[in-house]
Amino acid sequence: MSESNFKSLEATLNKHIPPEELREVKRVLYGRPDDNELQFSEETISLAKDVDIELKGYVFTARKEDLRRPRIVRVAAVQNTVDIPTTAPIHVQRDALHEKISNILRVAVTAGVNIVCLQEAWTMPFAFCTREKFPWCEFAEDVENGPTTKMLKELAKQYNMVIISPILERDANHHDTIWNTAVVISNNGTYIGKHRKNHIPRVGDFNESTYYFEGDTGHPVFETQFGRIAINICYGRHHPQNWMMFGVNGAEIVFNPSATVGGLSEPLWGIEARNAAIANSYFTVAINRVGTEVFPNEFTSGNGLPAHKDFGPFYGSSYVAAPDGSRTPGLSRDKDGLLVAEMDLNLCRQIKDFWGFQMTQRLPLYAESLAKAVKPDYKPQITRES
Ligand SMILES: NC(=O)NCCC(=O)O
Repeated sequence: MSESNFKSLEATLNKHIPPEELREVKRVLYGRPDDNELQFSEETISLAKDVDIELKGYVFTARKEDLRRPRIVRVAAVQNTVDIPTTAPIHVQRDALHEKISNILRVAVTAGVNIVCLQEAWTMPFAFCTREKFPWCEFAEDVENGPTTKMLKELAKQYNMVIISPILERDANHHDTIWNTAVVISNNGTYIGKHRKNHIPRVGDFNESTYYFEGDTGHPVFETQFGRIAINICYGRHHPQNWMMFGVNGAEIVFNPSATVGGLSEPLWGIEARNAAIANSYFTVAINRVGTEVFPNEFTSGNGLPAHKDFGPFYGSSYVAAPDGSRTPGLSRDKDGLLVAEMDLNLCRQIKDFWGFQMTQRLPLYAESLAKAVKPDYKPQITRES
């Protein structure tokens, strides 16, 4: 099967597994059967058709409790292509993405979404593969009052929706430095705060350390009207400690806005955010771009192969995982999409009570061991046969 025929893992399973076995296959692979789809209104379905996006929705339930009311929220992930050529003026590229995302957010509000997260560096092509500074650094903007935050503040207020906006940040107060940052905008239209990407890749064509440094914002959790949220930006998903600290700080939903390509990370994709949901008893939302972005000048991948102008398609496949280990199917590998998950946040504490992963976590043991392991004179604890 050619890459272009492979729309999603689920589409292939649905096509080839006999119906009587499919339910069990889904239960084992996804932790739940396939009968919990969210129903959308005619208006939402028709708007999604108008803007030509895949629209999918799923429900995660929790046990009914005597003392706490259910805490139901609707959370969404947006995956999208960059359609304007990368040779167009910067403001034209950014305006086109502003328009595209505004249209998708209009679908989200009719779907009753409370919190939405966009993909990593959503206002620009993922140009860091080129290692060129210009014109790409021009995409960086102020997180509180830049054009993107201004536009989203208005939409957040109008739609009563928390918006997580991962952008390239320009910090004018600190020597015009650039950061890879997620901006959190409240449903009342104000800026709540930001988180800067903690782990910067130095792998394949992901040459991001050419542009910005490791984040200095720790592991902030943002208390919103709809729940406590955090953002683990892209490559940070390979670091269990990064996920863990958002849990230690009380996150109930951790978003993972990403930009990653099939040749590099696709086999890891379904595992990492899902495992983080299990290990930390919170929900995770893994979001990846779609499409192939072509750049004006050739660049090499430092692997002896010929220079090229793109680094392969981003494979989408955005999904949501729950603390009980279950997950939604992924969006497609190649199409713009909106994934909506309705979740009862009471599930987080219920799973903590059931599995006891936090109770048995032994953080003091690891704090002590790691404090020793990072010392220059540390000797690994290996016992050898005499
Ligand atoms: N954007 C980003 O950090 N990509 C790195 C590649 C990966 O983590 O799959």
